[in-house]
Amino acid sequence: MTRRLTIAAAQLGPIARDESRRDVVARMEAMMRQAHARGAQLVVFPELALTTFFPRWFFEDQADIDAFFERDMPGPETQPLFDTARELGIGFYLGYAELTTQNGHTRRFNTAILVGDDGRIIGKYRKIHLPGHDEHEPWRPFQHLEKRYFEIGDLGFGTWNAFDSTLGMALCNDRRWPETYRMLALQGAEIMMLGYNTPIHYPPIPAHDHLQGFHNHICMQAGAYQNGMWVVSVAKAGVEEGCRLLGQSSIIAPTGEIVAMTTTQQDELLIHDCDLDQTREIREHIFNFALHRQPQEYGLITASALHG
Ligand SMILES: C[C@@H](NC(N)=O)C(=O)O
Repeated sequence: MTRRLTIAAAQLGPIARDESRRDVVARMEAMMRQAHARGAQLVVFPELALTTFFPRWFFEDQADIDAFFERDMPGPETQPLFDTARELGIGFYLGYAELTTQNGHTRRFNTAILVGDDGRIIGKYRKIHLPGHDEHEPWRPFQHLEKRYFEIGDLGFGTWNAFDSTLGMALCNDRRWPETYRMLALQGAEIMMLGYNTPIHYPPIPAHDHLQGFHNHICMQAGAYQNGMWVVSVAKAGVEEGCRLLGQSSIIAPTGEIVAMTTTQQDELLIHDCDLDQTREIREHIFNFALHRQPQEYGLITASALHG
């Protein structure tokens, strides 16, 4: 019998700076209910799904930054997502800004969690490839200060056995790096879940603005095929606080084919019944790692010094 997982990509439209978490969570809860009614077992939400994409602004006051972070997960405003998961028996992936205290030090990460259909947290990933810059650059029409506001994730790339499958998590810029997919595939991932916030305008090289959609899909289609994995990628889309974010959330098969893609810049659900055994068509043949990979020749990939 083939193993299948019906998965929903829950794209969110823009979130205004003054929109409360309570309102955003209500939007998300409505999408979980629709996804469940359409047969989904697992719902994937975007990166930093609870607030506006705040790294676009330079804040001098740490309190202004910390207002976008969650100290508890679940917290009072996010508890309804967990209650709905348990009530419906549906899981979810959620991206959010995490503030935590470790050995007396405050740490901040761009985080994703996987929550089971019993409303319990199964796994956590902290974003490793942080894009942008760490100092205020006033020449830009808007900032991309992820390197200032977050630390590099310290949990590595992980996979989790859940929903009768092996699931991997990544966040936004991670999708542009082939190492992300390979690290997950080497740990058996059958599905990579990924949320993103991608501004269409790229201030350092505006000549590439019209290629945002192309670059989005070319990375993920290649990553899916070269690793024999499903990829579920979910945008926060549309014009948010004057900044246009890419939509085109998609579900990509292990063959690299896009099987579903959003057509709006609003809250929109994609649902696909993923055949998990389709991963074997790739991983037992053209990309059979045990048979064809030559890691003894790949040392430079993990060396931190750059050659050439
Ligand atoms: C620009 C960057 N955004 C992100 N949130 O990581 C990306 O799409 O690669």
